[in-house]
Amino acid sequence: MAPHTEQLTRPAVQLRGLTRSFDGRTVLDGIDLDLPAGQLTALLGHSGSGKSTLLRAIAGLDHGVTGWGSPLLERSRELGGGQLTAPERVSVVFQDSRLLPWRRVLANVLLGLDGKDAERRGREALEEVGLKGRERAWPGELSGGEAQRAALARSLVREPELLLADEPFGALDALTRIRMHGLLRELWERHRPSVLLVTHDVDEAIVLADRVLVLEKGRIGLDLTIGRAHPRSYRDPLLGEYRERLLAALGVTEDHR
Ligand SMILES: Nc1ncnc2c1ncn2[C@@H]1O[C@H](COP(=O)(O)OP(=O)(O)OP(=O)(O)O)[C@@H](O)[C@H]1O
Repeated sequence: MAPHTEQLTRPAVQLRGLTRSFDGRTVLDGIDLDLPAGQLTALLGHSGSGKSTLLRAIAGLDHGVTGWGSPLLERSRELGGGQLTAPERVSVVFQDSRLLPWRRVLANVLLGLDGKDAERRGREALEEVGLKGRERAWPGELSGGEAQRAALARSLVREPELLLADEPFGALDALTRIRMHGLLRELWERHRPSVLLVTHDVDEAIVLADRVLVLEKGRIGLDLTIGRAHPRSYRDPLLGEYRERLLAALGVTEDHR
């Protein structure tokens, strides 16, 4: 799994004018978005602001959006009245692991891949996420955090150029979530995929991402570069300034805290 250094110079995702409505209600209103290759970008927004809708559209999972289609098949295509250019190899991670309960962990990771080389890479990916020795476990025997690790391994083994993650740690307890933040950042440093991380957790966004976007009223309202070196500490007072700006953009005032 070599780092995708060759992609560092061009945007991984270029989205222009994506619009998506449900029952006459506009959720995404002509979104423009560039994701530079090899960058970890977080997308914040209130519940219902359209974060998952945006991620699903980019992933090619939204059948209701005009121009729907898998980025695996078309690098550049019409989408929701606009245009999307995305890499060929895209992986998606969700809040729940979506492991198939009737397949063992390694078989889940290898789903759709075959050959000795795939198996070797699958085992390596499981080792990378800290699941060495659990290859033959059933998904039902894993904790929530372990299941998400397996889901990350399943993504990694496909060597994604773009990783779309929709609140991947949202269902985990606070301590596990912090450990998973460390793991995601580590995996990102090693493989450098472009990442779009959907989250409602301001601290998660600040600690992990190079750049944080806030989705509001169907548009990208704030686009904030987090200029702090990694690894970042949750206690770093300088991150407080970013937190304040993001909370203000989200309309969270002192009265709410
Ligand atoms: N398939 C659908 N049919 C009808 N409405 C939908 C559909 N999918 C999403 N919506 C609506 O679009 C809006 C945005 O939903 P979305 O799931 O993208 O929000 P979100 O920002 O990801 O929210 P959350 O943080 O709660 O997950 C919501 O009002 C939701 O009800």
